[in-house]
Amino acid sequence: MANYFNTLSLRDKLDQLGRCRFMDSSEFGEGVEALKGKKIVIVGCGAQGLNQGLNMRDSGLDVSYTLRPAAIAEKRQSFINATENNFAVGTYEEMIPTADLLINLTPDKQHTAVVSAVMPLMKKGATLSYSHGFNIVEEGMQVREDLTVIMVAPKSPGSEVREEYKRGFGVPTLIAVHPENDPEGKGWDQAKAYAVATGGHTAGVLESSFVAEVKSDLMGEQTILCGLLQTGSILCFDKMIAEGVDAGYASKLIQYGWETITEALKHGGITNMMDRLSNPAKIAAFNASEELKDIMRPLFQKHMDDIMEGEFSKTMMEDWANDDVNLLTWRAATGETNFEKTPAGDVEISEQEYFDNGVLMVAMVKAGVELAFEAMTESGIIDESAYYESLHETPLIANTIARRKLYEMNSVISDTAEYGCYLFDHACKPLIEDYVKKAPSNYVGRAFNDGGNGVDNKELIEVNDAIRNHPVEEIGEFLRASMTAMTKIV
Ligand SMILES: NC(=O)C1=CN([C@@H]2O[C@H](COP(=O)(O)OP(=O)(O)OC[C@H]3O[C@@H](n4cnc5c(N)ncnc54)[C@H](OP(=O)(O)O)[C@@H]3O)[C@@H](O)[C@H]2O)C=CC1
Ligand SMILES: CC[C@](O)(C(C)=O)C(=O)O
Ligand SMILES: [Mg+2]
Ligand SMILES: [Mg+2]
Repeated sequence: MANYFNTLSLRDKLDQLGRCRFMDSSEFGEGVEALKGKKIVIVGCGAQGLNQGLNMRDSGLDVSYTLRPAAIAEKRQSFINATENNFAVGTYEEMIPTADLLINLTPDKQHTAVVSAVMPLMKKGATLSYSHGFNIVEEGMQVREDLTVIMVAPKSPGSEVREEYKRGFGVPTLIAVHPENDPEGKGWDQAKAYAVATGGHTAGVLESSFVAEVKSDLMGEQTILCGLLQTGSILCFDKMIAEGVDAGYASKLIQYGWETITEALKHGGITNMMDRLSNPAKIAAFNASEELKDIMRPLFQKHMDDIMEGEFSKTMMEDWANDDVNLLTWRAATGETNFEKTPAGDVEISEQEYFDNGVLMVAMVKAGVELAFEAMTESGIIDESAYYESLHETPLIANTIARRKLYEMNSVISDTAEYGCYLFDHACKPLIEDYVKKAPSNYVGRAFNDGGNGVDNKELIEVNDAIRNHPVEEIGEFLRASMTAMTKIV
């Protein structure tokens, strides 16, 4: 199998990368109708499998699971997830032949084996769905001609897909139909109904392509969403300890700080996050973010180039073939970092204190969101998609760190995201370590305010102007206006 994207002509590459239309809420008037009464079988019951299935069932659809025999016989976590939630579970032979829609929610590494095993059992004219297009785009999986192939990709961890749904909201979702597999022309209606069933239509749905999803998803997760939050956690913690900040306080500031500061981002973009700082702190955070952007820009660009050229997927697949040696080594090393090993202290930190004592963290978030957005849009990814993969999803990932630190984040995200996160982290830490060490001690762990609150008017106006006029803020204002059901977490 060849990398599908690399087999396309330049014209087709640009066409598919540029596919991204923000859908109007009126386009979801049919609700879940296209899937009503259809037998939906999900392969795998992990992070996405369980949570998407729960939402779909609550939306009135007929959902059951199929697991590999060992998972059933050994009553593994996936079996427990499904049965404790009263879903029917069966083997491939028992469940797949009657499925109208088979949703593949196994790890990307397993997709070639899983799809090759399930395809012969699928009935003529059924639909196969993915939540990430790696197998189609990077591995070039060929699917039987009579089958429809769709993608419904929540731009969020599975846990938040469920939590947001329970709050009456949803997570932005990207839908696509594989152009090589839509023999009956039903793919879009089914993908739309599926997005309604998981709650995605309340947050925003992008009509897109497998190619655009894969290239943007890989970039977001490696850089700002997971990679930089990991690097920032480890370096900011070590800096605070070196500066004599209490370890329990430092641990708590980081564990819950990302969630608190990025919640401001979710509601009002970078502008609102920066507005939570005093004027002098805002100027300091702005300048730090500009310096960090200059240092990290080549790394963000390298990740984007490697993803576009298929270099990233090639190296990750080499690791798959090598028993995941890199992934497992990096995972173990993350567990040994001082931040990860130091429990959060029993200290009160007010919501405002997370901003006032986290200027460097705010600067990192701003730098990472803007750089990821810039690298994606410069490569032909459309602004809406780049916004979801940089700004919107950052708070959803930050929520996972608040639960059980980097362990939780790396457990909840896909193995593909976890691999990319470590790859970025290992390159980014040495790049910005010195900058973080030399940053003034009041940039993290201590109140920034040195007593005076004065700023130069002209400088403040210029800083505000630069923050507000970044393209991620312009598209963000438009997209957030349609997220009317968004609720407050922190
Ligand atoms: N994690 C996330 O939040 C997101 C994930 N995605 C995408 O969703 C898909 C699923 O990822 P994720 O939810 O993280 O996966 P998980 O690792 O959480 O879930 C894996 C599930 O697949 C089963 N499984 C593993 N290996 C096999 C195999 N060889 N054959 C059959 N079943 C297998 C596991 O069951 P058992 O081992 O017990 O058999 C488990 O139920 C991926 O394509 C990912 O990119 C998209 C957006 C976000
Ligand atoms: C951010 C990681 C992700 O892409 C996701 C949760 O959206 C994943 O693959 O897990
Ligand atoms: Mg994603
Ligand atoms: Mg992903």
